[in-house]
Amino acid sequence: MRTVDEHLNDILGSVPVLPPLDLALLEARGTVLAAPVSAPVPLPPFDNSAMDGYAVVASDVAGATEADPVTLPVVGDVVAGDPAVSALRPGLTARIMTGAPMPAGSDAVIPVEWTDGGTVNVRIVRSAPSGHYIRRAGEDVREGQVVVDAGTRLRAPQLGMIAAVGRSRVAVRPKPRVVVVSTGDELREPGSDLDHGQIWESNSFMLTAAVDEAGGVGHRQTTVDDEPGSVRKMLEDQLVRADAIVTSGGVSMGSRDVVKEVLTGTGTVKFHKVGMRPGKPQGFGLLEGTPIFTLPGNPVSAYVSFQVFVRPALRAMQGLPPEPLPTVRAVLSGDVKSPAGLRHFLRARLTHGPDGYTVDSADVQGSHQLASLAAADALITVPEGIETLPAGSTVDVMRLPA
Ligand SMILES: Nc1nc2c(c(=O)[nH]1)N[C@H]1C(S)=C(S)[C@@H](COP(=O)(O)OP(=O)(O)OC[C@H]3O[C@@H](n4cnc5c(N)ncnc54)[C@H](O)[C@@H]3O)O[C@H]1N2
Ligand code: MOO
Repeated sequence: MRTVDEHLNDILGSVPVLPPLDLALLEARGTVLAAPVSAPVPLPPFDNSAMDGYAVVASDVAGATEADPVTLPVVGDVVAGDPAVSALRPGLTARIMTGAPMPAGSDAVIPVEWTDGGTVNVRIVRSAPSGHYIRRAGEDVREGQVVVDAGTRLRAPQLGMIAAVGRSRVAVRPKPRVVVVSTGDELREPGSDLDHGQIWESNSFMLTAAVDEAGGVGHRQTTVDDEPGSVRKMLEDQLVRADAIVTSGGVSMGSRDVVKEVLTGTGTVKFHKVGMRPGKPQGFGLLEGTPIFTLPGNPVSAYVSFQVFVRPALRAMQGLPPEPLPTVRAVLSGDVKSPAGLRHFLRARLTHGPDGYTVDSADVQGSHQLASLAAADALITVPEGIETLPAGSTVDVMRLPA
């Protein structure tokens, strides 16, 4: 038996980082930047107004009050994108809109609320210091500054930032295409009728969604029956299109554990008992350079194995740190028992209160009991060396993707 960490390190030592790809900005949504993006010009590129109002020479309005306003002639309008007034002499003003370039010679903006809004002459009732409501060139980004680092997942703010520095395409690590396939003669498609001994296939739906949640693109394949030829054919078909393959079922000790039978000794694939619950029987290796994860068939085992092994691997393939699910410390609301020598992942619910997080372990923890997973939002991690934890103990809890 190997430990969770040994199995994970073996996986992380083998999975390839995907080669970079040049994509148009919106195609790059959710991918990971492969080369840093920097600004070719400062942002803002020019001094501009932060308010709709009047560009002035601050000293002209120094004494303005409600009781003793200053009136200035308005020489024109400066709107964003149409700087009709490029310079101002003292004693004059121009209407200016938010984002419009400051006319040369002006050094403050009086918001329209401090005036009578005049278009020929304007009455100003408050003074402002030099620099008032001016957004300076380069105060957001300096010329040459890196605005998004390599290794950053491109979410909405990063895509906005990259567009704002004028880039239309970016070099990214693509989302891994992950083929997900279940094996088992007893499995039927949801929506079809069941005979005795059959169940509806659920793992591939769950794992395909989990791939997407981990930043990949999941492709669900039709379930394969427990025939070695069917499994071989499926692998031949899928290896050409997949960056990784995830199977479920057929890896333990049964007479029909066909995934194990077909893959043992193929490529670098090896099967192990891993010291964890759920998720003891695991297989992993490269087939023609493509990672294949053969997860156990019990639904909760398949899901937990995915989060513990496949998710970090998919992150590594995207050039991200292969870190675990976000983990918080929480206080156990009840006693917990754990098998000796195994890392135990318990389905649970987290609540946040004034004193931090509390975690409630689900009443049932069988690896076929999917309902308690569907109701969970977290997994308690109990380390290998611990067999009992009383209520009130503090534990590590992984938050499931929200
Ligand atoms: N003698 C032993 N038996 C078992 C051991 C063992 O060490 N010795 N390990 C147990 C553990 S732990 C697990 S986990 C399972 C893993 O078994 P397999 O990976 O071979 O999975 P199957 O036998 O194909 O299925 C197990 C179980 O899960 C259901 N299943 C499978 N695929 C799906 C699916 N896509 N959707 C829904 N449900 C699925 C299947 O019907 C079985 O009930 O082995 C234990 N046995
Ligand atoms: O993983 Mo089996 O993972 O303990 O049911």
